[in-house]
Amino acid sequence: MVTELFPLVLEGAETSRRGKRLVGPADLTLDGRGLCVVMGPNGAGKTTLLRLMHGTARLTGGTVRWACDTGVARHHQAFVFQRPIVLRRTVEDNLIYPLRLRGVARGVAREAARKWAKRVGLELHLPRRAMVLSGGEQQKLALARALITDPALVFLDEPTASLDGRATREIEAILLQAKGEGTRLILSTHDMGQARRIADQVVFILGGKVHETGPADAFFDGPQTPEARAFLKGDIVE
Ligand SMILES: Nc1ncnc2c1ncn2[C@@H]1O[C@H](COP(=O)(O)OP(=O)(O)OP(=O)(O)O)[C@@H](O)[C@H]1O
Repeated sequence: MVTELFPLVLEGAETSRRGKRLVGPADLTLDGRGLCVVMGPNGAGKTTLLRLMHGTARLTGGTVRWACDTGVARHHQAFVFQRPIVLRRTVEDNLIYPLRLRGVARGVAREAARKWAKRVGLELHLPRRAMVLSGGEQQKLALARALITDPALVFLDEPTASLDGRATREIEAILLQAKGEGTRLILSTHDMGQARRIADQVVFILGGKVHETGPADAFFDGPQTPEARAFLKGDIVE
């Protein structure tokens, strides 16, 4: 049976560092349907909120609860960073790595690596060292390495922030395909165009606080708060 992670419920969740509250207290319920975009200006707390949900930012107050046991929920998640993390080995070995960690036999892992490399357009690069790939190729590799274990949920922190239009489009297509196959995605961006293209749900965050949430259509067509309206107009919001 597929493990059900959602709803994810944050109640008064916060994370502080050296006495400074970075995010929270946040009350938020995500049903996990489709692709959820966390939006907000630089420094609003998008990365920290994702890390708080994923469990890599320390919860210093409140609760973060999954529908299943937290350890089980984390086992079924992956995290893709703004700057792609690739291992100093071949593309194929990068893809095989998470599967081998989970005890998948080498032959099966190699087959999966070939399938995923093809899917993200890196088939011809399989024997190359990952470090020599371009930024866009490295991000596609990081994405494939996250998806290869068939996670229930992937967090993506500004995955296309340093990529050009073409690489961004290609990454978005991979994400939409993964979504179509049932993978839940929570992605942070300050790229409004991207949010409009791919979001089903929006969490708008400002000053470390969840400011507004809702279905993407409603958020883009009729934001409820002056700050969200200003942000959508492209004004500077702090
Ligand atoms: N490890 C840390 N120690 C101290 N302060 C931190 C740490 N990580 C983040 N912050 C601060 O927390 C706030 C939120 O940062 P965060 O990176 O979550 O924002 P963001 O919305 O993702 O920003 P950006 O769009 O610029 O990536 C910022 O003021 C940042 O300086």
